[in-house]
Amino acid sequence: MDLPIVTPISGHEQILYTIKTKNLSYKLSTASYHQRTWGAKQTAKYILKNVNCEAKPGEITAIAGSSGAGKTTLLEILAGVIVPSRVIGPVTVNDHPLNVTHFRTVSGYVTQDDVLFPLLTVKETLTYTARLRLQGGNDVAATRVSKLLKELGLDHVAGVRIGCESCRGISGGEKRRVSIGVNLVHDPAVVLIDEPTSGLDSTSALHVMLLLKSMAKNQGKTILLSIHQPGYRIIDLFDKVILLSNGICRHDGSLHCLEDRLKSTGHCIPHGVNVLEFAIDVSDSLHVEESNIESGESDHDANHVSNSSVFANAEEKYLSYANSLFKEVLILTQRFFYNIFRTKQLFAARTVQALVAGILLGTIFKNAYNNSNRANVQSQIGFFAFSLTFLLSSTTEALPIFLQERKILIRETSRGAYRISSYVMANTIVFLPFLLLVALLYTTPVYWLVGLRRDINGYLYFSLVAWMVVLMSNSFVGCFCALVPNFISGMSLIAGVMGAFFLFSGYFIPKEETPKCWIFMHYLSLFKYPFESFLINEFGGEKGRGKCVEGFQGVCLLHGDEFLRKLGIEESQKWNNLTIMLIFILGYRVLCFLILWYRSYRSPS
Ligand SMILES: Nc1ncnc2c1ncn2[C@@H]1O[C@H](COP(=O)(O)OP(=O)(O)OP(=O)(O)O)[C@@H](O)[C@H]1O
Repeated sequence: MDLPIVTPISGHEQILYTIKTKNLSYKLSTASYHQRTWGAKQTAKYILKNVNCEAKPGEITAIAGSSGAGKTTLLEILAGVIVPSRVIGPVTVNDHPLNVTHFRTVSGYVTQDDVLFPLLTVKETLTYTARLRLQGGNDVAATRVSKLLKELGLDHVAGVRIGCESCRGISGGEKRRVSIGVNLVHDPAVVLIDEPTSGLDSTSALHVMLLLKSMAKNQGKTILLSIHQPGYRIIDLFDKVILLSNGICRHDGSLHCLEDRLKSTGHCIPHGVNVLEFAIDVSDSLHVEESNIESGESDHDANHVSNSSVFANAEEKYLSYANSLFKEVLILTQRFFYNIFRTKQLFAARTVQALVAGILLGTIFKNAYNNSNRANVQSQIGFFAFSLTFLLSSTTEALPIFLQERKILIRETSRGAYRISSYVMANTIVFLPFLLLVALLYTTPVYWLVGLRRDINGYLYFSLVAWMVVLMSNSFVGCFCALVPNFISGMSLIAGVMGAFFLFSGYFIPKEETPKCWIFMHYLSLFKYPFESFLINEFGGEKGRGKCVEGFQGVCLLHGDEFLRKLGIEESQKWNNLTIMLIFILGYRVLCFLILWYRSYRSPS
């Protein structure tokens, strides 16, 4: 078979990597894979047991086995997704213990599910990745992308959006190839792919496999892939097969050797079934070799020694990113902007919802201000409280989008594509104007319709507080989103904490009556500070002071300043509250950064 010509992009000398495991085991406690049952004894289940294997540069090593055999788990360990501290037995790279952080940057790992931005086109997806991962600016990125599009046979869909369940885009097979492309952009020396041919027709599957073979042969890349239904033409391209069955390695060697072993154990390979398919079916009957590392190792020994020294040098180098922080922020801001702008449900829903809510609430609370001098305070306070509920809870709509993006973010940052701080900054830059627009769409009609203080400063302050509120809420949701495992737990947690914030804000239970053990919630409440700010804006200052307030807790005809004093609110807090809100916004963003940092570098699985 003719292999496509693949040349290295950067022209630099590729470092060659040999990956080995020795008696590698990985176990999970029953509690991790079964639902916890009261009284049930907790035991451990081995997902992988004493696996010895080796993947060499210039070769395609296939991990084969039936469903559930442990292929993905082995790949995740080798890719540094499952960190070595959770594994028994060493994983070495060029005879050195696996340095996860470094190894993730020199390898590409394509997972079984294609996690891509649905609203970007194929070309945009590859271009943003290339701009983030390659040095040399847009021209280098564009050249790399057009080459990859050609090599992966994606030229004809370059301008088509990836798509998702609700928005039709490219086919499943094309998505698979885009996922492979995304992980090949930076020309990694080691490529690990979970089921590269799943979803592909036989021609496309062969095309992708030929490309991988060519990369191994011409560039000395180490290629490891998992497969469970290999075709005839594809298995010919494998240099080596690791056969797994129930987490045990039954074979690590060439296909030829595997065929000999099958025959020597009395198996007869049926006509029309290839040797690997058959071996997967009968893998349980193959005895485990003492050492499943194939002979011929000595041929590579010299290679290993020289590779080891090159690797050691590479390890010493400080981990560097392709772009400066500023450039990363620029690229990520652009990508994030397109994603938000094209997410019609989010963009349109947020803006229309804010405007409609502003107009409706404005008409509903129109009587909150009876006449020029008397405020129906119960009604006004109700309006402020409701406004805050609306503004704070409306940001949870972004939760599924955040969660989807988190997967991509962790994949990219854990493999050294860019800094997490750049992502947090880019996210903030896009949300600042977008949420300002949302806040203004709400406050402009509602402020004047309800008849709050009729002066421009009052309106501007009210809008500023509303903007801070949506920013706080956005940062809060982003932070929880970084933390929670899924949408349902995210929603429940956010709803629960928001409820507690509302309860202890001072609106339902005065601060003095709040139980001591809950007083911290009063100060942490996202409602408390904007709520007080709204009240100060309305009843404080020269204009508020002259205002009569009636109908609050049975007290009639208080002046604005007396009223605030009665509630224990200092007018001087007007700007301090804004500072506190700013601290909340920054605090949640820093917390979000730390959680994402932990997830990306310490525990990407
Ligand atoms: N985090 C986990 N929690 C529960 N079970 C797990 C976990 N990780 C792996 N397993 C179990 O370990 C076994 C091996 O899983 P793995 O995904 O590695 O198999 P696989 O060979 O890749 O299967 P497939 O070809 O179907 O993808 C399975 O029985 C799986 O249910």
